[in-house]
Amino acid sequence: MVRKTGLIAALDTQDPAQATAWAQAVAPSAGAIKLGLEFAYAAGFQAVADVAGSAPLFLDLKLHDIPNTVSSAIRALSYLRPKMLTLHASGGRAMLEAARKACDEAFPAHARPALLAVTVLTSLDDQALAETGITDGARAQVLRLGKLAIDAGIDGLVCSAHELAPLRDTLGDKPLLVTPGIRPAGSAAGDQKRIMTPTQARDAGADWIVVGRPITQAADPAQAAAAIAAELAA
Ligand SMILES: O=c1ccn([C@@H]2O[C@H](COP(=O)(O)O)[C@@H](O)[C@H]2O)c(=O)[nH]1
Repeated sequence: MVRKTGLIAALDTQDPAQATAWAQAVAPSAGAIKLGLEFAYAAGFQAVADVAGSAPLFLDLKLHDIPNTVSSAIRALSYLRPKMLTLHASGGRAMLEAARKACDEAFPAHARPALLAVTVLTSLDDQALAETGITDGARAQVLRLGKLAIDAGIDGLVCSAHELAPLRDTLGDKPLLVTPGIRPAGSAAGDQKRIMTPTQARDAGADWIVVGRPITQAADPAQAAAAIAAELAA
């Protein structure tokens, strides 16, 4: 299957003016912008709506609560019209099914966001994961949670690029697979542990890569985003 891997630019800041400037800088190169916890908590949801404007929005709120609360939250945020919305797969089947039902009811069919279940955060390696009680490694846990989420009606997964091949083997081509933890060659990993380059993630089967600091902390964010998009298209 020929897959076109897109770029989501993660605009992690507390400053609406900064987010707006970055959104404009990456617009020619990114298929979507990510706004998440830091920006929403600092600037508020009206600012999320303002910055997203006409840009497709990856709303990375990582919802994780009891089914009733997650459903209500989805209904409450539906006015933001995100293209993609995240929740934690570890919330369990009932939460995942409730989220899907809430989306079906709260959005018109043509505007329903893709629900993406976060499997294992890309900042966790096997050792850190073992401290949470999961002792058979990130790959096994991603596959377990990935199967659960897709079975519960979720559209796709957030995982590291390292799990793309086994997920495709197990779940096929249909689920959207979105990979943060992407680092262009030579850029600092920071707190990310399970990382790959844009080319490696594309070749492993990512639908979208999420890139934040390598773009936003670059001297020229527009150029950094353009270089990543060009690498994906090469
Ligand atoms: O497992 C996950 C889930 C979400 N993220 C988000 O992606 C970006 C990555 O930013 P970088 O600066 O490129 O590290 C960030 O907004 C995270 O909240 C993730 O990294 N890992």
